[in-house]
Amino acid sequence: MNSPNLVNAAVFKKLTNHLQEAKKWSLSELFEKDPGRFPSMTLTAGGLFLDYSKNCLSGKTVELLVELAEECRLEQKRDDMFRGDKINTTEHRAVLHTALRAPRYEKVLVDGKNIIPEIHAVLDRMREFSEKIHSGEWKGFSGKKITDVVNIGIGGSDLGPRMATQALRHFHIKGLTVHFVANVDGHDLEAVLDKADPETTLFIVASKTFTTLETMLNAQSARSWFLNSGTIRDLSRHFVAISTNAAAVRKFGIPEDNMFPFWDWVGGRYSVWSAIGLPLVLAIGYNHFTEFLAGAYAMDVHFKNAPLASNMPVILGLVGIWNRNFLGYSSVSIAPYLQDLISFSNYLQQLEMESNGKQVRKNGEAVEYRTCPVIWGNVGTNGQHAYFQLLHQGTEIIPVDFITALQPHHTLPKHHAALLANCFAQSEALMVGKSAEKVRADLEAAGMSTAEIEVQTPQRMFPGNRPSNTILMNVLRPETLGALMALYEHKTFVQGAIWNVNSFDQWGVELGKLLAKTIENELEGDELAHHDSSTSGLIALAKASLKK
Ligand SMILES: O=P(O)(O)OC[C@H]1O[C@H](O)[C@H](O)[C@@H](O)[C@@H]1O
Repeated sequence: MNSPNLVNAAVFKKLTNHLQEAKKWSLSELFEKDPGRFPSMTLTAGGLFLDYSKNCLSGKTVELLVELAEECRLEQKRDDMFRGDKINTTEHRAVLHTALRAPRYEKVLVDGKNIIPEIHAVLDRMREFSEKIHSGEWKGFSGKKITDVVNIGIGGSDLGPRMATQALRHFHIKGLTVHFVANVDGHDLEAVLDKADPETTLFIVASKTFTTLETMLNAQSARSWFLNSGTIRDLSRHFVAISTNAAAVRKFGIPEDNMFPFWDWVGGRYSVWSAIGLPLVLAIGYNHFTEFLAGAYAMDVHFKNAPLASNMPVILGLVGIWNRNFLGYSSVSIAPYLQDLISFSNYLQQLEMESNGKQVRKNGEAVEYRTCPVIWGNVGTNGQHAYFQLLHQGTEIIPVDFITALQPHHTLPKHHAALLANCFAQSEALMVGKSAEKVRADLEAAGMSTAEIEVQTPQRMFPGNRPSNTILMNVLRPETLGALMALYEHKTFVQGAIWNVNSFDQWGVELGKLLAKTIENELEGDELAHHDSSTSGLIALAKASLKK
């Protein structure tokens, strides 16, 4: 028998019938009819507040979606994950990023062994190391204090720590700057090295596998750059590694003492809570990092225990399923109204799209429904002056997640009220729109001629009825950021459970990597492989110019 999924669940039919009704709804009318809509469609957890009332759904819709989650055995799957079952079935691995933020007294078994003591042993080493860097006890080869840290990593070894380090700018420790280099494009590393001093720079080579081409090349280049000033013996003062692959780290020339390990049951895109979070620890200090872990843990406890209908990640995931699979919306725009969350949508792109960008179910059958939508976005208010035109009047309906904090860290007058006003106004405008009658009335009041009004009205009307979520926190702090990231991790899990895909592998990334290797050999050597004429033509152009 088919394992339960979106379309073979008994409630699917009920949901599709219900959809016919829902398609006729006007969001504004739903609010007018029900004064209790806001309180009944808001949730609080882990210091976050979710308002999902501006989605085209009713209490009945939520009930049916919860039934869908039950039929898809969401609770059982969630418990399997927390317990350490090998739910990543193609790689035969447990999925235990949640254990990374669990307190010392908890017990989580992998192959019969409690992993919590190992996790805390690495955390203790991270604390010790960061304290040495901050106090100046750890010195560069010429006896100077470390002033700059360069994290070399890509994908999950970059996006989470980079985003969190930017987001927690107000907690940065003075006197230490943390940089991130990811791209194999040498301009990325060059831009950092141009300003760096080898005597006071520490490189972190962060790679789960320690085989990723970009990271290995950037690390080799950083090493060569360093050796223009320091000696081989000095490397141990300036290079540390974070990896699950001790042998490869040793081969690279980084001693075991300088390696911070993690484990194969931590997915790259879920790894910021592990030693991969070291650049963040160096940026904000260990105590703030523990608050970050505690925020995520609070969300874990909520996800594990709250009833489905009032469980924030479950509801966020199910609302997404409604928008994607029933209403047919193909992308989600992420709009943090917080400048420090500038990289949040980049981080979420990997989290959601690498996890759920799948076309077969766990048992290998092709899915007959849509899976992960495209995730994209930028901070508000900047996005308003770029692509919000399309969100308001374009032919696609694109649900938006608005994310903001009620209080700023800065003290500049007026800015925060203006920011919040814009955030709330956008979700209101997307929902309410502006009818032709209203446009006409406004233009008449402004004294426009009747003929001109007829020309202008269709251009200036907004259809409205466009959905959004709003997520609020009091202030962007380590705990609230931890909770926010865990919220989206679990939302991703919920959707993966409904689509019944393996959210924890990423085979789709492999093909491009293999082909790049072949082409790199062609660019640098004399042998040519067979390609289509476009690829061969491009290779020929590049070869000619690289030779010059
Ligand atoms: O940490 P690494 O092993 O270097 O991997 C870095 C990244 O590369 C891969 O291509 C994967 O798609 C990502 O999931 C991973 O985060």
